[in-house]
Amino acid sequence: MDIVFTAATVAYGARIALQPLTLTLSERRIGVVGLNGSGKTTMARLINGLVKPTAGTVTVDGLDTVADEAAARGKTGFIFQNPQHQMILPILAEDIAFGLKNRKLSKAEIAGKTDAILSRFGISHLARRRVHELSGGETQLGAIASVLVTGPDLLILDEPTNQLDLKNRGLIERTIAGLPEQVLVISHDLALLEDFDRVLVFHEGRLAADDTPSNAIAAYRNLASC
Ligand SMILES: Nc1ncnc2c1ncn2[C@@H]1O[C@H](COP(=O)(O)OP(=O)(O)OP(=O)(O)O)[C@@H](O)[C@H]1O
Repeated sequence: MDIVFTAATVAYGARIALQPLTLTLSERRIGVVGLNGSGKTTMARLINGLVKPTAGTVTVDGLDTVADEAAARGKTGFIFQNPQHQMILPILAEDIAFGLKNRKLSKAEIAGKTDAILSRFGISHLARRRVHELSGGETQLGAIASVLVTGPDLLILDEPTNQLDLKNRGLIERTIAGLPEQVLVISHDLALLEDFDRVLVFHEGRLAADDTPSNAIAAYRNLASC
C-alpha cells in the first residue's frame, strides 16, 4: 500500500512538530528513528489520521486522511507506546472481539475470528486472562492481535520493544518479521530495524535521512553524537 505525504506539515500552536514532508512509502518493512521529540510519533499519527496535517495532505492507498477519514483509518492499525492503555475490555478475548463489533458479523463469526487470531500469535492460552495481568511481551502480542483482527493493511508500532526484556524483545522481533502485513515501526531498538527495507531518520521535525538500515542508522548515530 502506498502512503503518500505531500508537503504535510504539523504545527502545535507556534511550534512546528513536523516540517513540510513530501514522501512516498511503499515498502513492506519501514523503520523510523530519531532523537526524542524529533517528530516520529507525529509523522506516524498522520498516517492513521490521529493527527491532521496543518498544511499539505497525507493519503493511504489513495484515501485522504482528512477527506476520507474513516476509510483511511480502517487501512491502518496502531500499537501505541503503552499498549495496555489501548485495551478496553478486561479479558483478552473480549478485547479482541470488541474490535469486531459493528461489522455485521454473527456471534459465531466473531468468536471464530477471535480464536483464529489468538492461535495465529500462539496466545490461545491467554484468551481468558485479564489484560492488566499480562506480562509486557504478552501485552504486545495481545495488542497486535486486537489490532490485526480487523484486517488493516498496515500496522504501525510505536516503540514495541521498549520496556521488554531480551527474551521478549526477541519474541516481538520475530513476530514483526513474520507479519504478512506492511509494517512501520518507530524504534530506539536499532537491532530491530536491521533487516528492514527502508529506514527514515527524523531530526528536529525534518526528514534527515532516508536510506538502507545500515546507512540510516549510521546517519542517526552521527546526529545523536553532535
Ligand atoms: N499534542 C501536542 N501538543 C503540543 N506539542 C506536541 C504534541 N505532540 C507532540 N508535540 C511536540 O512535537 C514535537 C514532536 O513530538 P513527537 O512526539 O512527534 O516526537 P517523537 O520523535 O515521537 O519523540 P519520542 O521519541 O520522545 O516519542 C515535540 O517537540 C513535542 O513536544
